Amino acid sequence: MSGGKQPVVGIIGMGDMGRMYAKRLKAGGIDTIYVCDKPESHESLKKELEGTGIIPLPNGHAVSRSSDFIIYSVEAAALTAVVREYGPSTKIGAVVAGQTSVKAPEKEAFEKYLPEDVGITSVHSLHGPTVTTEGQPLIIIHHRGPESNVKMVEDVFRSFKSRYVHLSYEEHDSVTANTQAVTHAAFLSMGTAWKHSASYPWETARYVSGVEVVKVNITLRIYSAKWHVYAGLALLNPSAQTQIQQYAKSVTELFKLMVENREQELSDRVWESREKVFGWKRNEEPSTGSSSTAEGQIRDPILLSEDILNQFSLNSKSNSGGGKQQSSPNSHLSLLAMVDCWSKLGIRPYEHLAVAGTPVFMLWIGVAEYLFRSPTLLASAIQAGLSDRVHRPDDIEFVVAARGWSECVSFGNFELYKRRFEETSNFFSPRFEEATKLGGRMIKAIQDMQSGKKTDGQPNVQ
Ligand SMILES: NC(=O)C1=CN([C@@H]2O[C@H](COP(=O)(O)OP(=O)(O)OC[C@H]3O[C@@H](n4cnc5c(N)ncnc54)[C@H](OP(=O)(O)O)[C@@H]3O)[C@@H](O)[C@H]2O)C=CC1
Ligand SMILES: O=C(O)C(=O)Cc1ccc(O)cc1
Repeated sequence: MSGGKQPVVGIIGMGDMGRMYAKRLKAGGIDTIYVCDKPESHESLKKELEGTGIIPLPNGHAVSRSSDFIIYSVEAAALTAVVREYGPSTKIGAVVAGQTSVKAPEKEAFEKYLPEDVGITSVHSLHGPTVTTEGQPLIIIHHRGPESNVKMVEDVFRSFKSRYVHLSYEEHDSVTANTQAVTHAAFLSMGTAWKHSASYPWETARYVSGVEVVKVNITLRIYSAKWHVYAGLALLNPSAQTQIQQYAKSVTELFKLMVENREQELSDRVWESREKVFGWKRNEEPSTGSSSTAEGQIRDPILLSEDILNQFSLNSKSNSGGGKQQSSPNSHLSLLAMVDCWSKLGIRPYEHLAVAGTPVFMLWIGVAEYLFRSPTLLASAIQAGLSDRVHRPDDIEFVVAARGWSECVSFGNFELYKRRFEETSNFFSPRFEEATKLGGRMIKAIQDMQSGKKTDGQPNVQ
């Protein structure tokens, strides 16, 4: 760190993100890092961290009393109780942050339980623990205390080489509802639909190439992670309900137009959403450069390449065979509904991506763009929605799943969310190891493709 005395960093909660932060900050030159997990984990943490230079303390009181910059990295649903317990022990003049993915409860807990002589400058790394921090957005929320605290926080994280994004607490929750919560709803629904179809998508010829590869890999990536991360950001974010409900509504309404064979209405609705979100006139073949919508939204296209995607199929036959398989026309209901939902809510996905996009969100816009860019592909999806009988059973399962997730989120019940999540994640678990590696490589290849680098196919993960 440049100049001055280094702050002592404290981390409360040594789960996946807390561990990643402690190790990276240590490697990045922070001298003193105190950490703790639950008191009952102290002994095992001591053993695990032997020789790392990271110092485990018995509990959050000890970390709070001795650190200048304290990061709470616990489950969103547990945060209030944890801050209530340890917050009053915070050292005078310290700065407190939370890694929590949803900030409304964090703001309330910090304001309520932290002493007044403590600053609040929070953070949120917009990526999971196995993705590189480099180039990824790191949101910084300066809520209370001197401006100089922001510089201190920026200096602490300098070695991450992340891209700092300064937002307020409220802006954070609004952006992440638009980017993360509704995107997860789409992938969670795909997983639930496949589970109820009792079919592993990579075992059917319908899901082994092109954009289908992204759908399968990201769905497995999400279901292989911890349920509480997704539950927290969907159930506790006051903005997320509207988005998730609109997504389920878009799915249902488009599907009804398909089964009622209301071709004109379906086409008009899809093409209108295309124009509103992407700015392309009906049947227009867009150029591949940046462009803007009527509302002035600047778009840097993602331009996914089918050839790259085909390398990451979970279906071993399509991998060894060089990739390409002919897939039957698909209504792509999940994608038509996503663009319809963005259009109905006035969401500007490219702007959100530029500010605070996660790798998952980037891929999701990428596949939507891929389908909507080509008038031929889009017209064929609309036709498939009206007449194809091969994918219709999957579409029915998808409608039920999207409505189910939306209802579950509206109930605000963590136990129900956990049950739904685990039922599907158990179904997919045999393929998690392979899918996580493959998904990591796919994200890296696409990020490299975007930044114009030549990919070596190695994962951008540790
Ligand atoms: N995973 C991800 O992709 C990302 C997660 N986040 C956010 O980061 C936070 C942490 O997530 P993640 O690391 O993945 O989750 P984990 O479940 O891996 O880690 C949370 C840790 O906090 C511990 N904990 C709970 N209560 C206490 C306590 N009283 N004192 C000390 N430690 C406690 C938990 O212990 P125990 O397991 O025993 O309950 C656990 O080890 C969450 O708020 C999440 O939303 C943000 C960005 C990305
Ligand atoms: O990219 C995504 O949406 C993920 O699923 C990973 C993730 C999960 C929680 C966060 O707070 C940030 C990133």
